[in-house]
Amino acid sequence: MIQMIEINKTFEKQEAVKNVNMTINKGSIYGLIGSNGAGKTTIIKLIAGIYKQDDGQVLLDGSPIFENQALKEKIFYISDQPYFFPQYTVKQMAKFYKSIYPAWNEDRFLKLAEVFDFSMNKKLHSFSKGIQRQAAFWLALSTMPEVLILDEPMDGLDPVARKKVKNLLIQDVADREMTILISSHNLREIEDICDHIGILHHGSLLMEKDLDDLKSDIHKVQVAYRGDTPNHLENQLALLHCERRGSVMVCIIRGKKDEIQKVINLTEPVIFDILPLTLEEIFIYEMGDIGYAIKNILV
Ligand SMILES: Nc1ncnc2c1ncn2[C@@H]1O[C@H](COP(=O)(O)OP(=O)(O)OP(=O)(O)O)[C@@H](O)[C@H]1O
Repeated sequence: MIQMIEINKTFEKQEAVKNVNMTINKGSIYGLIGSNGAGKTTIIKLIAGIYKQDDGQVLLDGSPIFENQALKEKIFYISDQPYFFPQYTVKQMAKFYKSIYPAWNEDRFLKLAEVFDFSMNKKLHSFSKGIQRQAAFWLALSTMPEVLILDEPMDGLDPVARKKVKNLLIQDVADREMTILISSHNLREIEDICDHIGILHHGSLLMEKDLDDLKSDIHKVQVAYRGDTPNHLENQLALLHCERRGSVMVCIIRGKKDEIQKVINLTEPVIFDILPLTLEEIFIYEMGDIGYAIKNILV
């Protein structure tokens, strides 16, 4: 488990991270979302043990990460601009990582050569940005990290490569409880992979939520009646928002699906569907003012 406890980090006079408390459970995929300058990279570098916090604690399984070699060997960080030694091939980088990551798995490395369809003997700098990023995933997953930290991981990957990478990540989480921290500007890009989301704004964590809890508690409903809409609907349901589109009402309702279905079926609608909600819609309707602040920081 990763814990940040009352973390502050200031650069010169710039407060990059303000009193942040964050918990990332083992085996979880945690998405850290925020606009430019929100503090995502600073948090990531604190957890990777690259920066030292001004106050508070950054812990992995209860021990401080900064300057802790044994813990850092269990963590792999892919930055938004993956770094390789000049003139090195994938194979040469693999040899380097093998010497510093004790859990390096050569079989895994060779197996992944079948997934990543490019040569391990070509110089990395001769590859495109997207292939270099794929190479970073290939090397990272071969170190068998307990914690994988990814800064804007999907940047530059085409849809096929994205899918490939997402599948590999999910497999490692399922097979060996790898923990993943992903930062992104784009909620939509990572909502299908994360189980927890933290929203960061101007250095503060606005909220931290379990996605299943969020999704099971709010629903979008499309409903139409032969005559007028029954008045008592709003007394019996927690309506967060309702709008009329022609003869159809589209409503966002807080509550469990079964209960909502039961109440609406009793009113004998001519049309009644429960529609999928995007995470963005959930944030906006569920969180009121904060939701609108979040809407503005989501691209
Ligand atoms: N090394 C540094 N020196 C001075 N200020 C810094 C440094 N690193 C970050 N900052 C400042 O801290 C704040 C948070 O930056 P950070 O890079 O963590 O944000 P971010 O959410 O990752 O942004 P982006 O999405 O643009 O990458 C910004 O105001 C930034 O200017």
